[in-house]
Amino acid sequence: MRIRSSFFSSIFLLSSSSSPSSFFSSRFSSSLSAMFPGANGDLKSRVTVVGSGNWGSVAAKLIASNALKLPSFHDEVRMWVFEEVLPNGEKLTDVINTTNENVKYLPGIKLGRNVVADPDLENAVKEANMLVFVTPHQFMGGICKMLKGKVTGEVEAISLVKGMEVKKEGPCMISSLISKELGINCCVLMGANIANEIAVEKFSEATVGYRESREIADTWVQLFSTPYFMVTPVHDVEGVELCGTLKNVVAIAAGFVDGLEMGNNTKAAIMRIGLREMRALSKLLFPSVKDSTFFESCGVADVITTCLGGRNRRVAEAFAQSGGKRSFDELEAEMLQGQKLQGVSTAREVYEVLNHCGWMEMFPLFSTVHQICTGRLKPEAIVHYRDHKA
Ligand SMILES: NC(=O)c1ccc[n+]([C@@H]2O[C@H](COP(=O)([O-])OP(=O)(O)OC[C@H]3O[C@@H](n4cnc5c(N)ncnc54)[C@H](O)[C@@H]3O)[C@@H](O)[C@H]2O)c1
Ligand SMILES: O=P(O)(O)OC[C@H](O)CO
Repeated sequence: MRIRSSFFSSIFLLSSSSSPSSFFSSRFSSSLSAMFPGANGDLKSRVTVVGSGNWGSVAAKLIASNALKLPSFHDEVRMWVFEEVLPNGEKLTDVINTTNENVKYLPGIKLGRNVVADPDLENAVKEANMLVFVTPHQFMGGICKMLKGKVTGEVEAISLVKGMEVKKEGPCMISSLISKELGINCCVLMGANIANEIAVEKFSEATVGYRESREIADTWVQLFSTPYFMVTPVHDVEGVELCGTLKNVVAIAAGFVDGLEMGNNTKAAIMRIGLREMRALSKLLFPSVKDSTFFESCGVADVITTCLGGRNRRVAEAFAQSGGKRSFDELEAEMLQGQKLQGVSTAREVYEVLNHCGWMEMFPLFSTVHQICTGRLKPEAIVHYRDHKA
């Protein structure tokens, strides 16, 4: 395997752009409260979670536990549910509101009695001044269209969505899509966060990326943080979001390696090369992206967890085991029961960007992943990308 070096000669700095100590002091400061009161002069913030899949449900659980404890938030947390009818004929929303469990996407976990499922998107957001977006990225364009003109007043948003859109003008990160379509500021939260592990309260970290206001970032940190979920703010929204987005392509590559039983050294090489391509592409797209961001939970930690235990990895492993004969769509439907992969469509979106910008040769791993997913190359090509032209 030949490794290109043109972009990658600089050495990572060992510094972090944010300090856990500032997180701790702000998290436990009794004077800190949500700084953007709700509509009609309401001094307490109201939170709506837009999305109710595997991670969406865990996010609602985290937020709901904090909303009950923090005086600056209303107790009720609304969760928009893309309505579906379960095999027994019941509506998912009704079941969530009756059992307090998302029986389809997070079975066996109580969300908190203050979580109210709502199938009506407009109604779900209408009173909220803090919106948490957490759906598969392919649905965000449609959701923003439905919400356009419906979100008014001083509203802040955060995106937990790992993905991007590619438009004629180039790539559009989901936080930018939200900001542009809805006219609101949008932070991001990304990290090494396999939802099922956080659901059972195993310790993990996450990174909040913010653009301007550290105060607003601190409010999001406060809303998500628990003793088992430690959140650090970083002043680099694009870097954080691109880490969360691009690591899904690396996870697909790791799955191919597992499916072909290539071993741990090969997988480690894929993770290293993937991280390097993540950093290089992020900096080409947004020169302001900081090296230190790649050492936060959203960077190297998410690459590791997603390549060890994520859904993208698992389905890509099955794809490689089938010799590329079974399609990702078929495997996703069979293995994930309604949950959605992000890595295959992100690989295509990245490929479009590389093609458009003439950068293909600089990103052999990213371009090879897409070509394997589409059947143009065999899974084995994941370690032979010197042999073909992108
Ligand atoms: N699951 C995880 O461990 C995890 C962890 C961190 C980040 N994320 C990211 O969070 C985001 C959301 O993932 P998730 O795991 O919550 O979802 P998921 O894959 O578990 O579930 C799919 C969701 O999409 C909804 N849906 C289906 N069709 C739809 C449509 N037409 N319009 C709108 N919604 C539709 C379903 O109702 C369901 O809520 C993704 O970007 C993912 O990468 C996931
Ligand atoms: O299960 P995946 O592959 O969608 O990854 C889940 C999370 O993004 C890991 O942080």
